[in-house]
Amino acid sequence: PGPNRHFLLGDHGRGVRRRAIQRLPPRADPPWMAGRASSVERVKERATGLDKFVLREARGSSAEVYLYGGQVTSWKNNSGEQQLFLSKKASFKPPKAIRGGIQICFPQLGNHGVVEQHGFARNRLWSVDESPPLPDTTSDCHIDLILKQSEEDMKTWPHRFVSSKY
Ligand SMILES: O=P(O)(O)OC[C@H]1O[C@@H](O)[C@H](O)[C@@H](O)[C@@H]1O
Repeated sequence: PGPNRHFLLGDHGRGVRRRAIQRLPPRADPPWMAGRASSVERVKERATGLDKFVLREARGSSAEVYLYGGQVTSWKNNSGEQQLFLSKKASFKPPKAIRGGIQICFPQLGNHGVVEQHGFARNRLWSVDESPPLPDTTSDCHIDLILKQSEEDMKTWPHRFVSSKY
């Protein structure tokens, strides 16, 4: 046995059983990760004029989130495989909501309420939350967004709220 292996011997009445436990060293990052870092990049799309954040994690996964609607439109796993559906008909033209991805339907779903279909949160410009209530200390690959209610929205939906996501 190597330095990390320990054999436990014991008599359980039906002969001696032997169990090998291999104590693995702490999980190290694979060599291909060397030199790679997580990043959060703000991008203004030429085609649409919309601002989005592109988040890339050192292991290979990535995500894209738009300030418009606070909408996550892409999430790729470590192998670069897309995990979210985004319609080919997604127009990226406000005030139409982006069709697909992870959409925030707030403060209502469908037409069950007093504001536009699926609420206004998906049709508003969110902003970066510089002082989030729960700062993420576990990862440097994140972005906090916040939607603050406008005076205009207060007229049609007179309830105070703060909506944040990351
Ligand atoms: O086209 P929107 O406003 O993004 O809504 C998406 C879909 O939302 C569903 O709730 C409606 O039943 C559909 O008719 C609609 O197409």
